[in-house]
Amino acid sequence: MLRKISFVGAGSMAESIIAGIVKEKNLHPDQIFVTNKDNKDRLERLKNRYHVQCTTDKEAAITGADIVVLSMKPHDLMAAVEAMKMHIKPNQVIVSVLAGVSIDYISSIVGRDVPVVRAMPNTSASIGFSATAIARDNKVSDEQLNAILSLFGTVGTTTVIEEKDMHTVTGLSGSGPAYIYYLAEAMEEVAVKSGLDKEVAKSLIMQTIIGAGEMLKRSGEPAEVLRKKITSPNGTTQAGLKTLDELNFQEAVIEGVKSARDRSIELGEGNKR
Ligand SMILES: NC(=O)C1=CN([C@@H]2O[C@H](COP(=O)(O)OP(=O)(O)OC[C@H]3O[C@@H](n4cnc5c(N)ncnc54)[C@H](O)[C@@H]3O)[C@@H](O)[C@H]2O)C=CC1
Ligand SMILES: O=C(O)[C@@H]1CCC=N1
Repeated sequence: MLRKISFVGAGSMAESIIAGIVKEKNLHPDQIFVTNKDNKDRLERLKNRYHVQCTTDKEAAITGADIVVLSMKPHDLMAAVEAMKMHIKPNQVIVSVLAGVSIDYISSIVGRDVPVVRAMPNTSASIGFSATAIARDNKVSDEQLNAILSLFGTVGTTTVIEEKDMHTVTGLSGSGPAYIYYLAEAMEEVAVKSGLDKEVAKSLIMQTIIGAGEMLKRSGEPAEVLRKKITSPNGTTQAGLKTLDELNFQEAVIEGVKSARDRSIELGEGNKR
């Protein structure tokens, strides 16, 4: 049973998770503590929006928390940990959502025998639709892992993976929503340029993306089969896909995911012993 959870870092990702937890009423807002570097306005906004406990006092934020979520950018990790590590106790578990940074590195800079979990959610957590991958070190008990799975379970699906796969997952589902939004932006641009009302275009694109996602989920059929069902011989879809092929659409997506994965590796290299 979780009594208190603390977020160190109060940006987009922390807000997405907080919004999801508060919306699902998994924890009372009084049980959620948030701190950041020094931006009091940002903390004030989060307090007004979600009624969570916001403080710049790291000790107050962390003391008594069952779970401490590290949610700052990788380059701010060291400074953040330096300012809080004296308040960390071995019965607490650290959950890092940082791209690239290894469990070993976090353990080494915290410098205490604290269990560490790495999680890679995405911003869809804010509406309960994150795809969160989770890896743990051997200091994390089953009870602690279950509490973390249950916490992230309130903001979407959870999948336990090996830490070695975290970079790939980061490029895939951590950054993934951005690729879909980029596609939506391009579809909207062509629709509006073709004379369609912007709101009509947005609504059609949105439902098309939701429908395709639900088909992938519910039909049990692979993406390739679903694509082929839309593609009538000599029809419109075939013409569209042909142009996408000529412009190397699939290769662009593949290389994009690989670049995100490689950037995750680089971020880890910059935060390595
Ligand atoms: N935005 C996303 O879609 C996702 C982000 N992540 C990871 O989440 C982390 C945060 O990303 P965003 O929320 O997008 O960044 P952001 O820039 O929106 O927020 C970063 C937060 O960290 C705080 N911070 C900076 N230095 C600090 C310090 N010394 N002590 C305490 N807090 C400090 C800032 O005040 C800010 O509140 C990153 O490590 C990123 O890799 C993971 C999955 C998805
Ligand atoms: O862009 C980033 O570095 C973070 C990690 C995954 C999604 N956003």
